[in-house]
Amino acid sequence: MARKFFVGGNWKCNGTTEEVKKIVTTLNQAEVPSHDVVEVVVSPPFVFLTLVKSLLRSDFHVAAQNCWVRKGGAFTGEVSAEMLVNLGVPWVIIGHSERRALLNESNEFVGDKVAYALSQGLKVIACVGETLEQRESGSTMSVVAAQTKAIAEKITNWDNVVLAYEPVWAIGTGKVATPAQAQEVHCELRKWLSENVGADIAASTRIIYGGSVNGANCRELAGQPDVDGFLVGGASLKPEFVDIIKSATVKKN
Ligand SMILES: O=C(CO)COP(=O)(O)O
Repeated sequence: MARKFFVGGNWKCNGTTEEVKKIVTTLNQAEVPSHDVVEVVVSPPFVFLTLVKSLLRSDFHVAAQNCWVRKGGAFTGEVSAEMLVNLGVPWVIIGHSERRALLNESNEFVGDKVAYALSQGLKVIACVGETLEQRESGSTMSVVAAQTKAIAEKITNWDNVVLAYEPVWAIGTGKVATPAQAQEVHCELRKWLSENVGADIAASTRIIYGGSVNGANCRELAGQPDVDGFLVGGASLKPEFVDIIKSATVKKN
């Protein structure tokens, strides 16, 4: 099954109303490949979700950067999956390494979150990735497999899941994984899915790369057979995000 190229922009904890409007204007004016070729999702902080959704072109969609693990209630400061559905937010990013590291989100907690968000009808960008120390000790694959397993154990339907491989050492560092490094892990992850979840799911699930992707390095990464798109941080706040979206055309050549 063909995997449609996917480009996500994770704005993280950035932006003012004016800056957000400016980014949306740039995106709205951009000429990009059609929705048949590339799926584009931008993820502003919670407080700007409705604004961005109301202004953004209709062929692009929005994602939240997190949601609560279960039904809402007495959980001060949290935002529930039901609320996102109520606002018409179709996507949510779950398990970003910044939350895993800074907020102590465990593999199991991330798996529970993915399952709950899917059960409420959200589509999920689920993030996995190893630290530099883990890569240097040769445990990259066992780390990302354990993170993926904790999700796989909690869900049966992968139709609404995009898996984002984001090596922690490449996030916000300017140290992008080489195309070969990204391809190696994506290929291994697909193999893991094939052996542990199912061949069809492995063939149809998009595995996107994140970590210092920019307008200059995106095309070579996009050329790798198992790289199905990107999750972009810093560069998604800049006009070069449009060039990253356009790298989807590499797949057609
Ligand atoms: O964490 C990321 C996307 O979720 C990647 O961030 P950078 O593109 O800024 O490295």
